[in-house]
Amino acid sequence: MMKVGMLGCGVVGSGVKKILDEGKTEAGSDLQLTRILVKEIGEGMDVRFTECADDVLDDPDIDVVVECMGGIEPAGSFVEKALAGGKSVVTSNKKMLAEKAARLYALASEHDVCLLDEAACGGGIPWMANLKRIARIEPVSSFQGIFNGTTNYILSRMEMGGADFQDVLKEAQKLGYAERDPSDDIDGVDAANKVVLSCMQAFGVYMPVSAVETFGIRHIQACDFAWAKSHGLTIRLLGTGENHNHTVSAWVMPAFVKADSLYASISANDNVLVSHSETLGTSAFAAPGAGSLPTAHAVVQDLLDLYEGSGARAAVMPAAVMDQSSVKGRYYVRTVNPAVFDDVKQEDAGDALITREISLMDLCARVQKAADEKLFAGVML
Ligand SMILES: NC(=O)C1=CN([C@@H]2O[C@H](COP(=O)(O)OP(=O)(O)OC[C@H]3O[C@@H](n4cnc5c(N)ncnc54)[C@H](OP(=O)(O)O)[C@@H]3O)[C@@H](O)[C@H]2O)C=CC1
Ligand SMILES: N[C@@H](CC=O)C(=O)O
Repeated sequence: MMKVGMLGCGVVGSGVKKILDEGKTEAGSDLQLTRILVKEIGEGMDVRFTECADDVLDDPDIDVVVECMGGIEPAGSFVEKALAGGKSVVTSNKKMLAEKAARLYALASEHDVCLLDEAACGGGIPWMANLKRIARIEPVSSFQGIFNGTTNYILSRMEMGGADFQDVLKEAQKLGYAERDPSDDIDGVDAANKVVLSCMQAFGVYMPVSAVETFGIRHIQACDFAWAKSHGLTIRLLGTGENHNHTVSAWVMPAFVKADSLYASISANDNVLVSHSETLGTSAFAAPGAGSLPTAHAVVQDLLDLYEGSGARAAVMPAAVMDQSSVKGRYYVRTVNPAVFDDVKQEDAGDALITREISLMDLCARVQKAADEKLFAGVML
């Protein structure tokens, strides 16, 4: 029997509680959820619920702590306390982990416990587990994919025509896909946090999220989809990490992809994550990337790995050496200041323009110069 304490019981936490309480397999029924931290005890909550974090963190009978509160603090301090107290931690909180990974992995290593994060990246996709499996045989050279369910829901609804951005975002929030502050979703920050976690697992290095060049979909408009459709394309928000001889590049950006491509086939809250390595080649993993039960499934997978003794020990992570200079592309840019792109413009694209191949760094410099807060940019794949 493994006793589990949980911090937070919202969208993800309630899914974890349901799966653990139902215990549908022999191994699953050996996991017992014994304490649950909530802000306020409400009607219908059983004796396991508490408003005091230390009831979970200081309980000597609890073996593992699940953190699904969200936010950097107090979640980060609670995780530190659990690890320092000799308890392994399973978290779905990519924002906290991307911010505090260096400290938390060091602490886990010092106390010989595990810190697992399958649910934090790609919701229900067994992505971290598979990156780990690939990386134990050979280096992962790069990865790319759709890392965010909320924006994928918005984009795949907008591509059908007629859907209003704000209305569809509200639907995604109601369905439990969005972050508490959905700016993290639509500005690409949530995907960037997941790129940071993927770089840790794939390349064994850590970078702050600010090192990931990030463009979101906040200013996307129906005209961008109309132009894409008329050219046999659609739009998806992609995250990428590449490892070139121990230097890393990483970015998040809307991408114009062929309407019959793998990325275009991924709709609603589904995500797809693709890795490249020498002997396995290209492998793709798809599943719901957001939502209560798929994400909870990933949390429980981590718990079972711990129970079966196959959870990875935490490792201290060296800092990544970043080099974004090799990232190049043809970029779609819609801005009220197109003159900034005159010398690199290749063609008009409806209300926008497409550049010839330029570096991502050049794009970023020009975007800054354009000083257009409603500028929308994407890469042509
Ligand atoms: N939703 C999803 O599809 C996915 C979410 N995640 C991540 O999982 C984490 C949780 O997300 P989600 O479940 O959607 O968020 P929710 O807001 O639905 O759940 C978080 C819960 O934690 C509670 N909480 C927050 N702070 C405290 C505190 N100090 N003490 C006690 N309880 C607290 C909240 O209470 P209250 O509401 O009262 O503030 C809420 O019930 C986030 O890090 C998110 O990024 C990861 C993958 C998918
Ligand atoms: N807000 C996130 C939730 C899962 O990580 C998303 O939409 O992907």
